[in-house]
Amino acid sequence: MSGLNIENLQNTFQNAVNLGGSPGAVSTSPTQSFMNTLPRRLSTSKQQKILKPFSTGDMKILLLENVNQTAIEIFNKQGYQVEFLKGSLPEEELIEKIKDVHAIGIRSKTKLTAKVLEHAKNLVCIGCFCIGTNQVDLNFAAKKGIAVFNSPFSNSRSVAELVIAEIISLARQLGDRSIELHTGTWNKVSNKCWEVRGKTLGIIGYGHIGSQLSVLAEAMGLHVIYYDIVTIMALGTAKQVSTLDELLNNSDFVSLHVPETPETKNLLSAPQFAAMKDGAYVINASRGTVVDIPSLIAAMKAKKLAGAAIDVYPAEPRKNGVGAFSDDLNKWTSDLISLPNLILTPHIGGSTEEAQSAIGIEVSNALSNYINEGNSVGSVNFPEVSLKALNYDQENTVRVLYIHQNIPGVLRTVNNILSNHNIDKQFSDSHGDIAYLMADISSVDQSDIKEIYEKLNQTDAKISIRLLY
Ligand SMILES: NC(=O)C1=CN([C@@H]2O[C@H](COP(=O)(O)OP(=O)(O)OC[C@H]3O[C@@H](n4cnc5c(N)ncnc54)[C@H](O)[C@@H]3O)[C@@H](O)[C@H]2O)C=CC1
Ligand SMILES: O=C(O)CCC(=O)C(=O)O
Repeated sequence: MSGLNIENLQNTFQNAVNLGGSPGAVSTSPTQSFMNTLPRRLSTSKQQKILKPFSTGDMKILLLENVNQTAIEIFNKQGYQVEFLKGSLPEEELIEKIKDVHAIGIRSKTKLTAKVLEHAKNLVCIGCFCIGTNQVDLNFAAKKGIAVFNSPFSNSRSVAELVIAEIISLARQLGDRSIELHTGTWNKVSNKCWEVRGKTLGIIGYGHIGSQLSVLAEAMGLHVIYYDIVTIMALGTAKQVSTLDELLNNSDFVSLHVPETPETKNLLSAPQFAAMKDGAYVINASRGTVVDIPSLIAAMKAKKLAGAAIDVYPAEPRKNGVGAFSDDLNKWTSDLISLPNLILTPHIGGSTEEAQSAIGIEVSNALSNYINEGNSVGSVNFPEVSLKALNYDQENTVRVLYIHQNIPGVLRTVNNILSNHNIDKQFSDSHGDIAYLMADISSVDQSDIKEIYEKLNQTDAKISIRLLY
């Protein structure tokens, strides 16, 4: 590295990118400030080399929906420019903002549709600071060469604990007693209030959250049965049942923990409520599309259900505020809020300090790692590819990150371009129509970089290219 004129390299490279004009193509170079620290770093020869994207401060990250402070700190340490907003943005504003940024961090409310992503000319990656990724058009993002990351289990425990609280609260009508006393009414009753010990909890979706809930529920003396589309090892003495109806027929409490997919839309609707035990309870902390709310309202009014707890809704407000939850949002809201023994929470299943802090660290590290090193491990829409970090002994080495259509003959073409150099390492994988190649090539000088970039840029299958050095 020491033999290279970094300023020129940056300029040359920026020109290459400008010539290339490929969406998502990002020029990269060590920063001047970083280079100033080089002698000290070089003294430990095997230390990992920091491959900075852009020059300092060029990397723009937009964080929406009150993403945790831990993420901001990590991005700030990288030297990126961070813009932080508490709420999500309406589509038109989002389109304006996304034109300019290289990475965006969202939670569950921001809809990154094809229409929005179409304008994301510089976007390299998306961080969902949550579990669910249904708010992002994952296929479209992949086709544009944009990698999407999430946090697959950092808030699972928080959701499971909330559901445990709701099971007891529903069984004891705690929400109603609390509202009554807040308004001065003393209503000491035991009629239709139950212990949960010995009752049956039916869990639909026995993944990270469902299985965690299973363990906690058994510790309180509940019997657990579960239904899942795949066969999953039972924890404790829980039992998998083979049909949804079998679960519904036998459960006192039914809790949903499935992702939003076409198959889970209205998974519980009128026929499913009819199949449930009289006086059963329903809990939905998965996604708002999974339960047909008008049918739930009907089942509650008919006293088929003794109570329900809902954390998620088909439409949710973009930000906190009085009056945000109304018939304007979902037309049945007034009907819903009038029901007894109904716990309504504003999508807070994963909203604990512990979960948010852990998610902030996990997702911002995944994004930084992808931006700085090209490693896509953990991506939900992309081939998972990773190479060891470069170290300071590896002079004149360039890391090629080449995202391309998954069609025959591409690797031959790319390797022909790289073959004048020493290919130290190479890792390539595909995910549906998209493939991703990482290669570390050595014996590369400044003029070679520009040439490599230009040749790769002319390949037909190219989606985007980044070169890190
Ligand atoms: N309320 C909140 O704040 C939160 C909500 N969530 C929601 O909870 C969902 C579940 O989260 P995890 O447990 O981490 O997901 P997971 O992916 O670990 O588990 C989901 C399970 O559902 C099963 N499944 C999928 N389709 C199904 C179907 N049609 N019928 C039965 N089972 C089906 C899968 O096989 C899998 O075992 C997330 O996708 C997210 O939408 C997650 C975190 C917080
Ligand atoms: O905390 C959030 O905003 C979303 C939580 C959630 O639903 C998820 O993690 O999928």
